[in-house]
Amino acid sequence: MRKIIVGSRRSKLALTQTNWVIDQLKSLGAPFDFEVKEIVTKGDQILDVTLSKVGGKGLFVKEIEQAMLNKEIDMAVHSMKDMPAVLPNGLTIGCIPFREDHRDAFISKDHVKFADLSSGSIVGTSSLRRGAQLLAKRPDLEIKWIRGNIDTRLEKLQNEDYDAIILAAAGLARMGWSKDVVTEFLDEDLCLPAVGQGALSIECREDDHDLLETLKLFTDSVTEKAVIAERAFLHKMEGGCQVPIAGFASVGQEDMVTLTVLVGAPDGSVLYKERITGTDPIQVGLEAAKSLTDQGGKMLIDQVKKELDQ
Ligand SMILES: NCc1[nH]cc(CCC(=O)O)c1CC(=O)O
Repeated sequence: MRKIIVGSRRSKLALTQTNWVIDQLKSLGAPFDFEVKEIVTKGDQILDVTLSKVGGKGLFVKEIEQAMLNKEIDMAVHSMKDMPAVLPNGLTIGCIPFREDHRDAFISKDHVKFADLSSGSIVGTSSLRRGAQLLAKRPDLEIKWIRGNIDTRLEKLQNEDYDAIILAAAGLARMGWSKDVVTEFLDEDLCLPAVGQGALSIECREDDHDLLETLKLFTDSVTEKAVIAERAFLHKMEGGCQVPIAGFASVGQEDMVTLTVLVGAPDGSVLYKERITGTDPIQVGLEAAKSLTDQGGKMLIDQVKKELDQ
């Protein structure tokens, strides 16, 4: 039996996701043995500055993709939201499984609701997207950078001067945290999620036909359609760098895709938003990008990128 080497970051979340996918593939009758190979990525090593300043989310996948191209590994499971819009030549997303909860979770000391936070309260997040949207609603709050894995962040909420933090609901769920730790799940009007949030991406070489055939069995076509719309938007809008950008699509009756998108200034002073519905997910994504560009969103993104580069 062929052995598939699965590359994974060393974080608890990455290993949990990877082992979960392997178990699912096995129970679907995948005709392979699997072995996990841990890989330390640059994104895991750099903990002291904001990711946006050192090159963005691509940092979590680059070494893993290189190992795949070198045939040191055959497959990898990523959080979809950590995937840049463009993949290297020779690699493909072979499978998008059923999406976990796509929402952001607000977790505060003593479970104070977001709307009830007192002026000047400190909210921990290292995401410009979350910061921009929260500040747009509550300019009186203070956003403070926070890094580390889920457990570390929850500890920091208790032990440091944060009044609240924001985490992806999907990460909490996958790590087995009860919904009780969450004060409230933020709806998309308050905090539109990152493109791909809650979804996984199983990446492999595009000529690995045997593996691709098995991965297809585990694809969720509704999630896939939504993520295609979101990533078409992401690709057209910015192509990889971390800026305040958000997008979430759902598939409704008669397979219609509804995509909501947003770009903003990091301080929340400007937010551009659009919602597009259509049948072709790529067209929906491109149309959403065009609308935000026409509103001035592309200019805003270029300006934010320039400021980050300085
Ligand atoms: N930003 C890092 C990251 N990348 C993926 C997840 C888990 C959630 C997901 O799979 O979308 C997280 C943690 C978080 O944002 O709280």
